[in-house]
Amino acid sequence: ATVPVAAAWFTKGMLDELASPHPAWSGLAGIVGGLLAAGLIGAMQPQLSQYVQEDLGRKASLVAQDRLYRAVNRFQGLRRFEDPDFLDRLRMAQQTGQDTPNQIILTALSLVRTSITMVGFFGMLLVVGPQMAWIVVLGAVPTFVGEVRLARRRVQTTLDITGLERREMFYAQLLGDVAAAKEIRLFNLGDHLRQRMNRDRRSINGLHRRMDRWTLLTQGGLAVLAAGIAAAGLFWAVRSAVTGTLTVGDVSIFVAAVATVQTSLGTLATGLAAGHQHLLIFERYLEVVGAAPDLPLVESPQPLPPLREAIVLRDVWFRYSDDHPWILRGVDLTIAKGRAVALVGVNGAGKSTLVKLLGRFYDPTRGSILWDGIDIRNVPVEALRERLSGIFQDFMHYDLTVRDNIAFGDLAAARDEHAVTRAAERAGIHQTLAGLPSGYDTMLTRLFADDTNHAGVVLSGGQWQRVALARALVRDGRDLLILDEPSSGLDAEAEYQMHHRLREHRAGQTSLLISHRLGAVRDADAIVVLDDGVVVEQGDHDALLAADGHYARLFTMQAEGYATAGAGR
Ligand SMILES: Nc1ncnc2c1ncn2[C@@H]1O[C@H](COP(=O)(O)OP(=O)(O)OP(=O)(O)O)[C@@H](O)[C@H]1O
Repeated sequence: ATVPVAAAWFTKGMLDELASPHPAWSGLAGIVGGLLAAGLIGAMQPQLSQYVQEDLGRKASLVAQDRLYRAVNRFQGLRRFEDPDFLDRLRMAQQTGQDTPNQIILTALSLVRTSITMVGFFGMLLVVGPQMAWIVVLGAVPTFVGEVRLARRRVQTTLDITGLERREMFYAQLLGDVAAAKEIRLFNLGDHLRQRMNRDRRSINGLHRRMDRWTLLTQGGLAVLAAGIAAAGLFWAVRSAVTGTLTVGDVSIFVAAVATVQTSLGTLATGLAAGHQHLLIFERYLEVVGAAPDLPLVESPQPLPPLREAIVLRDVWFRYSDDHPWILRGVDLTIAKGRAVALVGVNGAGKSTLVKLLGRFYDPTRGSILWDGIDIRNVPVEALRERLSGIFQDFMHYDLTVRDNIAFGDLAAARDEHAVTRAAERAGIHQTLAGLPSGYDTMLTRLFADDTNHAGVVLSGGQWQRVALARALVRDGRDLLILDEPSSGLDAEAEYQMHHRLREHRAGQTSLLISHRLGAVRDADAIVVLDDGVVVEQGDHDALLAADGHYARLFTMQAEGYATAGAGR
C-alpha cells in the first residue's frame, strides 16, 4: 500500500532535482535507487498477494462448507427440506459459503491497502493544495452514497434470482439425469423442459440487466463528477505553476495525488459497498448455520430404555401444515413388544405418514406417541432412531458400492465384513451381489467408476429393494423394525420367499409391516386397517375376515383377482 505513495514522492523529488539549476548526481542516484526498489516491490506484490489470497480462500471455503453441512445435518425433521423459502436460503448459503468468506477477507484487505495509499496521497495533497484536497474528499461523498445504494440493490437482485436459479438448476439436472432420460424421451419432453429452463434464465438475465443499468447510470454519473473535479484541480495547478506558486514536481505530485485519492476514494466506496453487500448475503449463510432446531427440544430429555411393553399412538392427529388437510384423524394404535403388526389401507390412507411420525420426522399435530409410556418428544431424537430400523417406501439408491449401500444401515456393525454379507443373505440377494464384477465393491451406478476403473452395474427394481432390505437388516437387534412396502417390486416367488425370511427374522421382533399385498400380512399378529386417517378395523386375519368389513372386502377382491387370473390362464 505504501509503494505507490513512495514512488510518487520519489518522482516529485526527481523532477524537482532535474528542474533545479544544478542537479546533483549523488542526490539523483539515491532517488532513482528508491524508485527502482519501489518498482520491484510493486511488481512482485500482486503475484504474492494472489497466492496467499487463493490459499486463504480455499481454507475459508472449506470451513464454511463444513459448518453449513454440520448445521444441515442437525435438522432432524423433514419440514425444513419441504420449505421453498428455506431451500432458497440453503442454496444461497451454499453459494456464499463457497465464495463470500474469501470475498469478505479480500475486501477487508483491499480496504486497508487502499486506505493506507489514500492517506499517504491525501497528506501530499494537503501539503501541495489543501483546498483541493478537501474538494476531492467532498466529491467522494456522492460516490459513497451511490455505491452503498447499488450494493443494497445488488443484494435484493441476488435474493430475487435465487428461487429462479434453483428451478433452472432443477430443469438442467433433469435434462442430464439418467433416471429421467427414459420418460423425457418417451414423452418427448426434452424441448419443452429446455424451453422452461431458458425461460427462467431469461428472467434471471432480465433482473441482472436491470441491475447493470442501475450500475451504469450511478457509476457513469459519479465518473463525470470525478472528472469535473480533476479537471478543475488541473486548471488550478497549472495556473499556480505559471504564477510560480507551485514547482514542476508539485504539479506532478498534485496530478498523481488527485488521481490516486479519487481512485482510492472510489475503490474505498466500492469496497465498503461490496463488503456491505457480502455481509448482507453472508447473513443468509449465518441464518442457516444458526437456525434453531426444527424439532422442538425439551429442557431435560429423558433417556430411552429398550422397549419393554409397547409403543402406543394415542389420539394422534396430523397434517403437514395448517394449509394441508388432516392426514391422520385421531389414530389410536398399540404396537406391543415382540408382536408383528401389519398396517393396510388404500392409497393415501396415511400409512407412510404414520411411519414418519414413529421415526419422529414430524411431530403429531395433536395427541402423542408413547414408548413404554414415555412421550417420544421427551427423548433425544438420536436415541429414538438408534432403536429403530426399517425400509422406507421411497428408499434411497446410493450411487456408491454394494458394500456402502448395505453398510449405511449401521456403519459401526458393518465394520465386520460378515455383517454385510449376512444381511444380504437374509435379504436373499447375497448370491447376486457376490457374482457382480467386483463383488461387494461393485458400484451400483453408471455415474461413477470404482477405484479400479470398472464400470458400475444397474440393479433391477426388485434387486434394489432387496439391497434396501439388507440395509435395514444389517441394523440388527433394534427395538422396532419398520417395513414400508418391502416387497412391492418383487415377483410372486421372490415375494413369497422374502416374506418367509422376514417372518423368521421378525419372529419375536417388534415390527410394523405395510403392504398392499394382503397375502403378505395375513399371518401378522395384528392387522390394522387405516382408512382416510382413521383406524377402522383391527384384529388378526381370521377375526377380520369374520367381521366382513373393509379388510374382508379388500382381501376377497385380491383373492378373486388371483383366482380369475388363474382361471383365465
Ligand atoms: N410431505 C408431504 N407434504 C404434504 N402432503 C403429504 C406429504 N406426504 C404425504 N402427503 C399426503 O398425505 C396423504 C397420505 O400419504 P401417505 O404417503 O401417508 O399415504 P399411504 O397410505 O402411505 O399411501 P400409499 O399406499 O399410496 O403409499 C396423501 O394425501 C399425500 O398427498
